[in-house]
Amino acid sequence: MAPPRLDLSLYLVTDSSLLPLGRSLADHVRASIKGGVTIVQLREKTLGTAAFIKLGKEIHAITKELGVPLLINDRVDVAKVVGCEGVHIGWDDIDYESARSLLGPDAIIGLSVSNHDQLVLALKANPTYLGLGPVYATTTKPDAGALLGDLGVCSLLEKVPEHIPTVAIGGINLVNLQSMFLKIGLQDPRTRSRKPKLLDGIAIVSAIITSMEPEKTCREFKGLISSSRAESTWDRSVAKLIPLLLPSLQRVRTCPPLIHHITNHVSSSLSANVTLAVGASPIMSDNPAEFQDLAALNNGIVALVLNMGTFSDESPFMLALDAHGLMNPVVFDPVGCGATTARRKFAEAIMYTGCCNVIKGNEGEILSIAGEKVVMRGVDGAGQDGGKHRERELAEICSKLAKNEGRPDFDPCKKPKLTRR
Ligand SMILES: Cc1ncc(COP(=O)(O)OP(=O)(O)O)c(N)n1
Ligand SMILES: Cc1ncsc1CCOP(=O)(O)O
Repeated sequence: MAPPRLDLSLYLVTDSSLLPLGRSLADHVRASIKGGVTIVQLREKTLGTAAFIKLGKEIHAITKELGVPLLINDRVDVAKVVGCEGVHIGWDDIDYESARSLLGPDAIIGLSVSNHDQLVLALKANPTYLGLGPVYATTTKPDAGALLGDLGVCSLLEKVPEHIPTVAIGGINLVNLQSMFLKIGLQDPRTRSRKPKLLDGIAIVSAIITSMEPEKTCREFKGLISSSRAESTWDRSVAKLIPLLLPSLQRVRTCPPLIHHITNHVSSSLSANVTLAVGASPIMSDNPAEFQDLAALNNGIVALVLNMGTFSDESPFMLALDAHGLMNPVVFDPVGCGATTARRKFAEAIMYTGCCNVIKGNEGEILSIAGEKVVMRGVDGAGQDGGKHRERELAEICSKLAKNEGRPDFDPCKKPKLTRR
């Protein structure tokens, strides 16, 4: 019988030093697997060999009972003695070929990749999977090196062949996960062959290990993972959509985000009231002096909404993207784009920063930022040719634009081109 397919979707990497006071790693791992963790890596940087082996055997008994693989970080010798399913190694550890020959052809061996040079070497080795990171800032690995950001991960993924699964690691948590999936995308195991390549999972240390309720936290991660996959199935019946939206609405209630709006004077008070009605906190500001502060308020649980309805000068928009762009989700509403050349150029400049996660618009606006010639009456639609495109088609264009796909001259490795820092 073929071994079960490797499921990397929710990958727990341990660090006992981060456990809440009085909690044991064994209980934490058990609860996390009950909550949906699909693979565990024992990463215990301060343990000596004997203690590492003892803990490895204890944790392996649990992972085996619950049917998920256990990998050991760095130490092939420990993995061999524990008898677990494999190892995760980096570039300061034993080389891949030696690890493979010591552990055998069936062992799971993951390799870390932080840049394109490492990717080239890793692909020659042909490991079981790749760990791409650090994506975002993390205190868990002080020597983690330069952050990839969403665009850096996308740029690596472009070069990863279909048969090698990938996970993203570094600073991923329940707050930034949805935005990360919007920008990078998560593979649906039922529809494997997809271009561009998407992630197969996320690897998490602190967001699970520091949780007082690891089972609940993992269920929340699982909820976001399955809703991200469900989004691509496009079953838009209300009965299917409501359960997908509810967890997001509940999260807004339990963890209210601050929404910084730069919006037009027609809809300003409406936008503030709608934001309050869903349980978030609005702040309306087009004063660049406060953008850096706003982007970091509320423990970083912040999003930016840009509405260019009554724009005059592009600089507040660019400075706001500069402050929020790589950290916080950005919603862009290209109001009236297509009505005038100035609006089209303005919207294009914003799109080319590569910072927009969600693009919201009507048919004319979406088609015109996608580069099609549309004649718009005003801000209210697509003019004479309106209504030709079905919503699904338009939403797919939006999703591609948000991921900067289909832009031949867009280089995802480059940092967004912003006016000044
Ligand atoms: C899944 C996953 N990806 C990357 C890493 C980092 O591994 P490495 O580069 O060996 O660094 P250390 O973990 O040893 O500090 C990982 N552990 N897991
Ligand atoms: C092991 C590792 N490799 C790259 S970042 C990282 C640490 C991830 O930890 P956290 O999920 O707490 O940011």
